[in-house]
Amino acid sequence: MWDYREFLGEVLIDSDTLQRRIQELGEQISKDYEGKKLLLVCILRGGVMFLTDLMRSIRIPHAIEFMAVSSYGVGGRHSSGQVRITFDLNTDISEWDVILVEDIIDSGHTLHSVLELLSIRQPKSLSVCALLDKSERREVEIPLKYIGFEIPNKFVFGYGLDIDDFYRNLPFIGVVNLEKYNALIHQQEKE
Ligand SMILES: O=P(O)(O)OC[C@H]1O[C@H](OP(=O)(O)OP(=O)(O)O)[C@H](O)[C@@H]1O
Ligand SMILES: Nc1nc2[nH]cnc2c(=O)[nH]1
Ligand SMILES: [Mg+2]
Repeated sequence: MWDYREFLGEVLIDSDTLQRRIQELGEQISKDYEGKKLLLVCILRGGVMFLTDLMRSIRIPHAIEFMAVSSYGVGGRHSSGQVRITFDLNTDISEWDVILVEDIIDSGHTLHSVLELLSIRQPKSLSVCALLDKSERREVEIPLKYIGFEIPNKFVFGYGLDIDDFYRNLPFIGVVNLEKYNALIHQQEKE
């Protein structure tokens, strides 16, 4: 694999800016859910970095859960609208006030399906906290209660978000220079 600098277009949101905003979100959630039985549901895998920072910024007692869905397939850049559940919750959510924690809302298909599936299980309440909102690309409307950042229509990576499964570990959100990235892939395929 390559050093991310070989295809980084620009750093869109640096680490300090991310962390400051996540603190604010945690404060707001702590106020809004005081006295409630709060369950954060992280959607794997992209949401995992955001979840671990967000939960440290929430002052009130809460539990966490994980679920995995797949909408893009390996190496995909565009949502198919076909969302598959690959790993389900282990908690009966009917007693809980649930917040879904996502890294990014793009077309909206992933969240739309997850919301539909979870609302059937009748949680006390069901809301969404998304770090990034790429609203220009929306194909289905999603009620978003908490949003970290509105971002332009560009393919981003880092802080949980992958390119072909790699680079999730980076502490910032970067824009992929697709021309450079595709050239690297092309070169690799020739070798
Ligand atoms: O709004 P949408 O167009 O549905 O796109 C958003 C979804 O796409 C990404 O997940 P992906 O399927 O790439 O899985 P990953 O989190 O494991 O990378 C991201 O984490 C969201 O879940
Ligand atoms: N890595 C990554 N995954 C996405 N899934 C939907 N939009 C994006 C994006 O911009 N970057
Ligand atoms: Mg992905």
